[in-house]
Amino acid sequence: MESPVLYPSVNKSKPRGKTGVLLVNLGTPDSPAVPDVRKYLREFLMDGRVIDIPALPRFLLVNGIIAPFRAPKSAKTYREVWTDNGSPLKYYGEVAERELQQRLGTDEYEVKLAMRYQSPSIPDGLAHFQRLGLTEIIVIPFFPQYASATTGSVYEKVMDIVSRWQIIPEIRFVNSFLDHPKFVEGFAQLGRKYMAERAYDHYLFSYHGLPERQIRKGDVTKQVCKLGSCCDSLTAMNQHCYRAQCFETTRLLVKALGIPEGKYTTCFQSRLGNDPWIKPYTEDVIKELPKKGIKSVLAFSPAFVADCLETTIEVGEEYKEVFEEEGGEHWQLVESLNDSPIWIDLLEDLVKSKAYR
Ligand SMILES: C=CC1=C(C)c2cc3[nH]c(cc4nc(cc5[nH]c(cc1n2)c(C)c5CCC(=O)O)C(CCC(=O)O)=C4C)c(C)c3C=C
Ligand SMILES: [Fe+2]
Ligand SMILES: [Fe+2]
Repeated sequence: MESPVLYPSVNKSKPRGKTGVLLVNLGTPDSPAVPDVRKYLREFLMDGRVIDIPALPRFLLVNGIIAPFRAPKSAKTYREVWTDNGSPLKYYGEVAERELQQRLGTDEYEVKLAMRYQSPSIPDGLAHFQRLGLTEIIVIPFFPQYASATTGSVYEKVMDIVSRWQIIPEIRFVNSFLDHPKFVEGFAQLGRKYMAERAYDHYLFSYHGLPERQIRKGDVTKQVCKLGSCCDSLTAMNQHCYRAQCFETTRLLVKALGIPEGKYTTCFQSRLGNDPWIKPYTEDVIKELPKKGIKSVLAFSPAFVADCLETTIEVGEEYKEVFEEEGGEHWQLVESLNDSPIWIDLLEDLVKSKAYR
């Protein structure tokens, strides 16, 4: 006689509600006016995962030095990057929100854009989800490579809010997606467009930098990270090392684009303060290129999925100037994924497949 199944492993009769998809980028000021830029910098840099020093010195540094002195300079740069659609970082986030919602439909999914700093805020996005009584929330930070200062900070903020809810739904966090075939192909497609137009002497892969201290803190074994050749491969032991993930991103892109060994460099931009940041520094690398006879450069910025101050202005304009001052002749920035269909394909895949978490 067959024994009755007392506890079926799948309870198919339990109704399922919608899944909320929270798309989170870093944030941007509400306007390029100095007070809004100061407000943004204050919130951003007071995050203990970004300036990882004790709260009191951080407060004094941010409110007494960085925000007052940096805000007017940053505001000037924000005015340059601002378009009729506002900040490109936010605009492309809004496009992604709209397009992804259209792809997923409204029966099963609710898509919301949030910014880690400023608006639209993570608390507002999550409060909207809470009112809908969702079954699951999927959080997709817009950072291809994990860093405590970015992805980690988004996780902390989401967990802090949700931990106070009476009902906590299932939550899935995407951790990184640098090795997703659509991420690699997305940047490769953009690069090929420029490579078809002319030959380049060299290819630069410039990533946002990070203080070396933050990389060391991430090495829980205290034995793996030497901030050097340890980043030549991505293994289970250094999978969360931001520097190692950036080198891996370059390797994947170089392979997809067929760039020969010796014709490319991985480097790190946007230093803040006097502490050592991860090397090599982009500016140092660029200054050496013309001395080696390199006259033309195609520059990728694959730590960002949307164009922003760091890509359009820093890589596209400021580094171009440095290169030309040193004798370089042709500098071309490869724009970010922005509103390309393959970026929306990638987001759809991150929602539907559990392989990337
Ligand atoms: C790859 C993603 C990013 C990492 C890692 C990151 C770390 C990091 N950033 C700062 C300081 C600043 N970053 C600024 C702008 C900025 N940073 C990122 C992404 C990462 N930051 C983006 C997408 C942007 C652009 C936002 C936009 O609106 O366009 C700025 C503000 C601009 C300026 O004043 O220059 C600062 C400051 C630190 C200290 C840090 C790691 C510890
Ligand atoms: Fe930054
Ligand atoms: Fe490393």
